[in-house]
Amino acid sequence: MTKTSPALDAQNLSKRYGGVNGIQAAKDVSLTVEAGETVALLGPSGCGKSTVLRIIAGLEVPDSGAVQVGGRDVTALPPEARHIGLVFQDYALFPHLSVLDNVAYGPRVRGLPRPTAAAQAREALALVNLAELGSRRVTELSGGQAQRVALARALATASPLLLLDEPLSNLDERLRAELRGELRALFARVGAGVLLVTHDQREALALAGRVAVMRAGQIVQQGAARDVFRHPATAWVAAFLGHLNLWAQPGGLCLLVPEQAVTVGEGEPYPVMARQPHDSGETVTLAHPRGPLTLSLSARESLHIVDGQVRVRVDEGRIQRLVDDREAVNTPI
Ligand SMILES: Nc1ncnc2c1ncn2[C@@H]1O[C@H](COP(=O)(O)OP(=O)(O)OP(=O)(O)O)[C@@H](O)[C@H]1O
Repeated sequence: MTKTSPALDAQNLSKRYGGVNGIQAAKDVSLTVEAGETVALLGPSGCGKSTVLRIIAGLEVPDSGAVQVGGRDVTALPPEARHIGLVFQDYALFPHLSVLDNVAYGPRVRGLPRPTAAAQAREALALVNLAELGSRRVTELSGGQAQRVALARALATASPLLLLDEPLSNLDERLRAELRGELRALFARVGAGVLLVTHDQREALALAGRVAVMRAGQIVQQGAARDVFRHPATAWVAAFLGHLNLWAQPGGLCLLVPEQAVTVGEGEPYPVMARQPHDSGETVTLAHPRGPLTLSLSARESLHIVDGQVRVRVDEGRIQRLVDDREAVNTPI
């Protein structure tokens, strides 16, 4: 049986802006996305995520590297010939066109007759639950609806690869949560490969099966989202992914106490040094002899705070020893 080509195979992409003394925005970035798979490219602001996406889309010329989409080498092709569905933050809808015409635009540009393009657009609008809004002007939509139209426009191209740059960034928290759920189901249904750029770890974990973590132009770790979160390669990755307990050690090392290493309500009592309520409970920091131990407790677990102390058992076997690279370069070199 022949293996189907990956939706995306990007090899050794490098890009420097502004000559030899400029910024190395991407360095030797290699990424694959299989058909039907969602991969999140995750990293702090300025680490080069958008640059990589723009190179893949053909909007930026790399200094070196190659891009294949669905088994086809598109490195030398202009964006419109790459057959990629794009949803960019600033990839605005055409204000003078109706919702349906916006979505039908891609199929029309590909040369499909108007009725066929409209039929594809209707199908894509149905996928994002906007079937009834086809005749609206895009200026008459809410933020969430406009975001879904942009998504439908990408889906209507029936591309093997969808690129999404911070697709939920302009929305409020409630809509983000709602669309996150919808997107996951949608991605599973359409079968395209999806590469999603985000600086939000929760979004990456909620949407993607696999993540690639970028720092200063380079991918520093990639793998199954769950594995990367549970076993970060270094202290910097752990801190970026939101792990709260990293105890610096001599010799450039660091101990990571993951959440699953801590059992609340059993073991020794430790004094609470600080507490901060949050929407579903509270965050407490305990004076553990090995180092300060910060825990996010649910409302129910908060009942374990007794006389300013909490009993916890730390499973030593689950503590991970990592290289402490948190002080290393933060800006692209
Ligand atoms: N056209 C450009 N000319 C010069 N420098 C640029 C250009 N575009 C991006 N950069 C720089 O390249 C680096 C990577 O930028 P990029 O936009 O790819 O990062 P990012 O991870 O997508 O950031 P964000 O999450 O803030 O969008 C940054 O230091 C940025 O200032």
